[in-house]
Amino acid sequence: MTAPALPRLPEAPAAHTVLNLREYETIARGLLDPIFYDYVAGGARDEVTVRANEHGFARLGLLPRMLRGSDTRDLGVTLFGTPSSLPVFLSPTAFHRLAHPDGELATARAAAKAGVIMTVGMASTTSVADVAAAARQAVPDRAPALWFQLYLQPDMAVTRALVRRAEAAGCTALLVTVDSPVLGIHERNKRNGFNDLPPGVVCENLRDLTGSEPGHIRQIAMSADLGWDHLDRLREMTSLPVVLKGVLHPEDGRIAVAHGVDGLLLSNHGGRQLDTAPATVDLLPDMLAAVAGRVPVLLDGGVRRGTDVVKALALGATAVGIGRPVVYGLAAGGEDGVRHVVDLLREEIDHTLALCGATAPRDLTPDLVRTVPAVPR
Ligand SMILES: Cc1cc2nc3c(=O)[nH]c(=O)nc-3n(C[C@H](O)[C@H](O)[C@H](O)COP(=O)(O)O)c2cc1C
Ligand SMILES: CCCCC(=O)C(=O)O
Repeated sequence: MTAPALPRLPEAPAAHTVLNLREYETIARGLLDPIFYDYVAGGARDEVTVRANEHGFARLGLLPRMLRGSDTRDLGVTLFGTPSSLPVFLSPTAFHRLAHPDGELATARAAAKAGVIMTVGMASTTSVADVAAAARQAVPDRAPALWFQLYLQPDMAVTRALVRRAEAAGCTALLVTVDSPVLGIHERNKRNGFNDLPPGVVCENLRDLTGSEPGHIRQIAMSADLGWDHLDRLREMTSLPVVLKGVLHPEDGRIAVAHGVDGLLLSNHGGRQLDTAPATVDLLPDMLAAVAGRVPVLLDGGVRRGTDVVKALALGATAVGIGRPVVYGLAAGGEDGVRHVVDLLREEIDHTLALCGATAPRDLTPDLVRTVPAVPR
């Protein structure tokens, strides 16, 4: 199986010609090696859940309020102690150097300048230390707003070593992905024979981890043996806030809270793990009821418009994450592309709040959201 070549340096489109996040997908599709595009766009099996996430938002309408008498808006939120200029963060996505030669460094600079939190993937192709240095350099007067995404490793010494790297880099929370006891099967990748990273692109956080030969890159272990006891052990090894990513069943939400997690990220991994898992926005009300306000609930999956963000916040999410749009922005224009993706969302959220008669995320309430028949696109 031959690994595909590294992406060529894309020509950045003039930012003003790109009007929305979906257009970034079209542009990225034209620039990326089709094998990488399929890796990013694709999902598990029939990709039912990939489609369901966006469709979930399409089946919700916003019912605005009028004559609220305020002309100032504040989009900022604080998430587990980290301020963000928007109720939107960058969900972890692996292998940014497949999208652009600058990889995670470009993403980090864009996020830092936009004042939003970037989640550095355990499978990032730049080390978390280098990502943090890029963020610091981009905005020297502010501590970098970075979270670290962790797959719990059954060898807890390896997990500990990864946590220490994230702490040393200045990450302010751990997003622990629990939806991957085994890796999802992506038929696009199988068809394309995509099962290896191109030469020179590696998971840098897994380099020289514990007692290995210099330069050795560990494989990320997905383990169906993991249980809540592993989470307890993680809890004991760090004082960083722990956010569980990928719990979907409300009962798991309750158990997670009982085990002392600081928050939940309601996520079906963008439809890349269990196909036919429901859309995350459809699961949000039940999860919020289960958690009963004890910890913040974040959500990702299918967020493509400011109206999607506002719907999720109105239903009760504290913030939402974006995955693929970041990678598409990166592919299309490196740092500028990611920055533009965030700025497009910022403008859309601000405009939607104004039209809804809201001044801040806290003004949004569930009565603003109605279930409607989905209108075909
Ligand atoms: C290319 C790609 C790589 C991803 N890699 C990871 C990962 O390494 N760890 C993880 O927890 N989630 C990963 N995700 C899932 C995202 O964090 C997120 O849950 C999902 O992309 C959100 O859906 P969206 O793409 O519709 O915004 C990945 C998603 C994509 C598209
Ligand atoms: C070990 C890499 C996992 C990447 C991933 O989570 C995804 O492509 O969805």
